[in-house]
Amino acid sequence: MAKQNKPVLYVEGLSKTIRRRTIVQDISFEVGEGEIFGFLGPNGAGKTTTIRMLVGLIRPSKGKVKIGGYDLQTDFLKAISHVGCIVENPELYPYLTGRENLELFARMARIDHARIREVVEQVELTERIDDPVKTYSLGMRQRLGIAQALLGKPKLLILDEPTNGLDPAGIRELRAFIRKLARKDGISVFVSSHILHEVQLMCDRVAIIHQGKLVQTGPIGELVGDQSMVEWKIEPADRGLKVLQSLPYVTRWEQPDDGRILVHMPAEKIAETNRSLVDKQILVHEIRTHRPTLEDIFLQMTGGVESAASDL
Ligand SMILES: Nc1ncnc2c1ncn2[C@@H]1O[C@H](COP(=O)(O)OP(=O)(O)OP(=O)(O)O)[C@@H](O)[C@H]1O
Repeated sequence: MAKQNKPVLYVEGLSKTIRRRTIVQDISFEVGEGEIFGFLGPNGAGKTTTIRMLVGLIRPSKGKVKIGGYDLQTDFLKAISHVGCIVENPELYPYLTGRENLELFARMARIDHARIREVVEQVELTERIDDPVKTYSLGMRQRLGIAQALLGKPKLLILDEPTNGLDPAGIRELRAFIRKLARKDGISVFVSSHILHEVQLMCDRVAIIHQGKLVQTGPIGELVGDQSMVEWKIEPADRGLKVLQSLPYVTRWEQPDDGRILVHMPAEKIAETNRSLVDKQILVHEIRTHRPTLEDIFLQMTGGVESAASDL
């Protein structure tokens, strides 16, 4: 379980105004030890700008950032020594091997070369580390970038949309790898994303950012809820609908004219619901589950205010 008592990253009232335009406004949150914290928001919400402030690439207009207990403004070197970060894409030399890239970086950052073997094992690149980076898949490059970020033994890893451009297998692999880093090695991970499902599968807690402001922060299950929209094709539909309506966990339903019944219910109750229908001699032809999207969540949180979802 993530420990909440000692924040590795502490952010208070962070704001950024560029040419009189407020891009990030009064953002506060904490990331605990070994916690995977998702920073979720649509394109243009202010995620990269926030991350750039967290690692001192740009100066906040207002607010405070503490990393490992050190203030980023007043104790920059101590604070930044606790962070490994990849903003946008990892910077790698394609014609050098993975190992040569790490050696170069270790030399520049004055890190003992003995550490290279450890991080290569950590990111599971041992077998390919002596091949040129240009022969690596995007997922492997991403892992090499993470290896580079891990060289200085950071307490906190910051990743900006790390799954961008990866195929589904690469995304799964990276997700498992990030979880392992947090669970096994106790590293806190701050990861930005615009994909709700991805954050749901990977993160312990999440902050949702929209138009530069935090909409909500909390455990992902609490924010998203466990309600899915499940589509049933059943026969006879009217009697089937009565059975569905009688179930205590069915909160809402719709019956469009095309033979489907749309039910808001927890996805884990599908098997139980199916049995209830079959027990009452209802034929079940098809069941489909629709996961809520980030847009649905914004609509839910803002009570359907259109502007909240207009630019998703
Ligand atoms: N230096 C800058 N000058 C002016 N506007 C900027 C600057 N940097 C970012 N912005 C604007 O601030 C908004 C937030 O940008 P940011 O890159 O932080 O969003 P994001 O959530 O990371 O989105 P994406 O996923 O598309 O990168 C955007 O509208 C962007 O155009």
